[in-house]
Amino acid sequence: MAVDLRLVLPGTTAAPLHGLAASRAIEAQACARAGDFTLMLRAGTDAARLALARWPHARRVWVACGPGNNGGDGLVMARCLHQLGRQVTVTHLSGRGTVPADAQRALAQAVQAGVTFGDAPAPGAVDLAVDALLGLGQDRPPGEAVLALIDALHACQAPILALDLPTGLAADSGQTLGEHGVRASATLSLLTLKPGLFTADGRDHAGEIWWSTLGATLDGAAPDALLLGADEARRLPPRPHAGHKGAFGDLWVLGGAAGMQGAAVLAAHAALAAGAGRVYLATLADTAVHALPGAPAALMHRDTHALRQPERLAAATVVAGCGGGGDMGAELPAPIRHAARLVLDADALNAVAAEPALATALVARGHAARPTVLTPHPLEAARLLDSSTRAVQADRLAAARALARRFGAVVVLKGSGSVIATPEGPPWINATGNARLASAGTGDVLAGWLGGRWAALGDATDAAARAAREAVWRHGLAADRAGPHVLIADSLIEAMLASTADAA
Ligand SMILES: NC(=O)C1=CN([C@@H]2O[C@H](COP(=O)(O)OP(=O)(O)OC[C@H]3O[C@@H](n4cnc5c(N)ncnc54)[C@H](O)[C@@H]3O)[C@@H](O)[C@H]2O)[C@@H](O)CC1
Ligand SMILES: Nc1ncnc2c1ncn2[C@@H]1O[C@H](COP(=O)(O)OP(=O)(O)O)[C@@H](O)[C@H]1O
Ligand SMILES: [K+]
Repeated sequence: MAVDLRLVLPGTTAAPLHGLAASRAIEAQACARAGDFTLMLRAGTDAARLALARWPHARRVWVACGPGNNGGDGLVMARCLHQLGRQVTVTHLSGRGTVPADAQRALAQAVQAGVTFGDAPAPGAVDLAVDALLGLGQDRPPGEAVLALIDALHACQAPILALDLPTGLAADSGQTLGEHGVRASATLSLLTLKPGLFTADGRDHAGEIWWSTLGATLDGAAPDALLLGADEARRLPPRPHAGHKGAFGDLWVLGGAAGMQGAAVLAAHAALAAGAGRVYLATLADTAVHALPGAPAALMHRDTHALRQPERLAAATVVAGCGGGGDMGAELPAPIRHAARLVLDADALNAVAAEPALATALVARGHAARPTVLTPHPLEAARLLDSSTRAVQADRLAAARALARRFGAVVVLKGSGSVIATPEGPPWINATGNARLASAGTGDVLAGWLGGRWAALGDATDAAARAAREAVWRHGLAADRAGPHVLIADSLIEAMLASTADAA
């Protein structure tokens, strides 16, 4: 039965993401509705359809099947392709326990249809390899036999299609479970889309991401996260025709210590490009701002004393931390207490992590319902959580949520599959962006752009989270549209600006 097969990544559509427990709940409900074996038949059939559509010239197909129902999906797929005249070989790994009933039925049907069973093929002997080893049932790092088949899949020198999850990848977190896992060309996620496909190691292991709901409805469980799509990210109000610079907010960039002024200039430039009405640069160094290379002409310079005045701060958006250095902490108490809108990045986050009084003030700010956005990369998040980068990366969704709750803030945990978390509700995972952004200064651009968008939105409902979603999404979009090499921070601002031409 043909059902609802769609490409998710690369793509621009928002989607609900369900982790292991929610996927199991939806699976139980869908199985009860559809009847035994029906879902597996749909899964295997859709996998075969995808293989034929995506690799129409693949004649020789190897399907590596594991001992559970993921293997069952592979067996149904193998039978379908065999019946359509493809030259199919299956390697079936029997596990420690008994093969589940659905997978046994799929095995019996494949045998009866005359599918060939055998060992892993020699390199170059197939046109398409299928990873149906393990899916949702992975509860430990791949064992020796599975690892040998993972190696054989990679050795095939053919595209690899993973069913449901690339073997070795955790559904909830996107962490690899052991030494290594399958690095697929494409993954067909079944029934639900799993968050782990989109963040941490997920993107490198999943490749293109396809999705079949297997004809089921997803009302069985609330989503654990949401994939950020274009519609949601672009949903910003148009600038009123009669708007003037005073209507789009005053923004202060606080940072730029000696030797690090470039970071503050980048953030200020990005804030102007994102639509802030007036941008001031309060540098921690003495250099006149117009002497700084690349500083936009519209930028205004103030010393940091101006940022200690509550009345100035009461209407201002402050982006603090870009190139702030070790003196950052001394400048933060007033903005934390009084700024209407506050973005903390880089050295401002490090100061909060290092100085308990600042952390206490930030928590109090959250209790007072003054909005804040924190934009840590994983190491900065680890410092704030008093944990390690490894622990943060092991569960990025949980780390972002923990910070959001602790500080009553919107948190952007940066990196592959940036996570945007708020104290309540499911976090978002960004679908755009790539390692072209992995170069110095791109984080300063993100913080500045986010602040600029937020300043222009002012006190609109949910403005902090909306600005964060738009900034993160557009930042990644610019990288997705860039050439094959690194995108340096200066060009990133221009690319983000250019991308607004085709969006509201
Ligand atoms: N039950 C159903 O109706 C459906 C099942 N589906 C498929 O079924 C999968 C889940 O099936 P299962 O729950 O049987 O789980 P899996 O097939 O993912 O794996 C379970 C089996 O693998 C073994 N195992 C787990 N971790 C291992 C490791 N690290 N090394 C070696 N062996 C390991 C377990 O002991 C068990 O035998 C989904 O991912 C999906 O592909 C979907 O087609 C939807 C419908
Ligand atoms: N591999 C990647 N995939 C997607 N985005 C990335 C990747 N590497 C870096 N980025 C993005 O680039 C930016 C880098 O920010 P950061 O680490 O703070 O650097 P800096 O402070 O030097 O500007 C973040 O927005 C991050 O999400
Ligand atoms: K798999």
